[in-house]
Amino acid sequence: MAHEIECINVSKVFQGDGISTFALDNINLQFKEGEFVSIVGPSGSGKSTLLSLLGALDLPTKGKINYGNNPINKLSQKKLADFRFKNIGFIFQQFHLLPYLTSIENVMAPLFSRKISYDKKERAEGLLSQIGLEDKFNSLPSQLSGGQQQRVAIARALVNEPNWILADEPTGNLDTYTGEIIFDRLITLNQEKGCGVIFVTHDPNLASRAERIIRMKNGKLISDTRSESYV
Ligand SMILES: Nc1ncnc2c1ncn2[C@@H]1O[C@H](COP(=O)(O)OP(=O)(O)OP(=O)(O)O)[C@@H](O)[C@H]1O
Repeated sequence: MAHEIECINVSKVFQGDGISTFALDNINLQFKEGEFVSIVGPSGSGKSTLLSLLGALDLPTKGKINYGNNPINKLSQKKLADFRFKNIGFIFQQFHLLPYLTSIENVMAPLFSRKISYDKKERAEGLLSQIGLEDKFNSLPSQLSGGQQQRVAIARALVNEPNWILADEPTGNLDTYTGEIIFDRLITLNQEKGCGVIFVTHDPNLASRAERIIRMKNGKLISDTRSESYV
């Protein structure tokens, strides 16, 4: 399928201080268009590394990653950036908003210097309104709560209507109640827009609510199961 992601024999080794760290060790995985997947595992097991390779933020040391049957390893830096812009939206635990930009400007930031056919401001306002931030368009991140900042980050990830949202502990910095609201938002996106979601979490409750749970340990896949409880 057009937006399927496939990892074939993927390994990632980091070199530094004279030691090699095997962050990923021969991973084989396929993600079908529109899947809602959680990735769990102990600290250092390779979850974030896997997510960054899936989103083409980094390249594998060995093996390849296909996106809709096309290898992304071979793309130039410019083509990789275009690929990410078109297909992937990222959400991080620390929100990563630009501190001197307002909510609207943060949401529009990925569109900077891109030629697009829609009105950037209208798109950003629409996304922020859908997510309940219609009265915070001109607020700076420092004037927002953690949950509100993460909602701005979600709007930013969605601004170019990506096929996939990759989220690294998106609720890790939020209290349980706010985390639920953010998580429900991801479920709604998945169900209403068909946007695939792959998220890393340390929270077993959230993990078990995905339709598929991938468990990792020491850079290896230790299980890949389907959950009955996904609604
Ligand atoms: N840029 C890097 N340079 C060197 N080593 C790295 C780098 N990034 C990750 N690693 C190492 O790769 C291994 C996997 O790291 P990764 O961040 O993917 O784990 P994780 O499962 O996401 O951990 P956590 O749950 O603590 O976030 C770790 O041993 C880590 O120290």
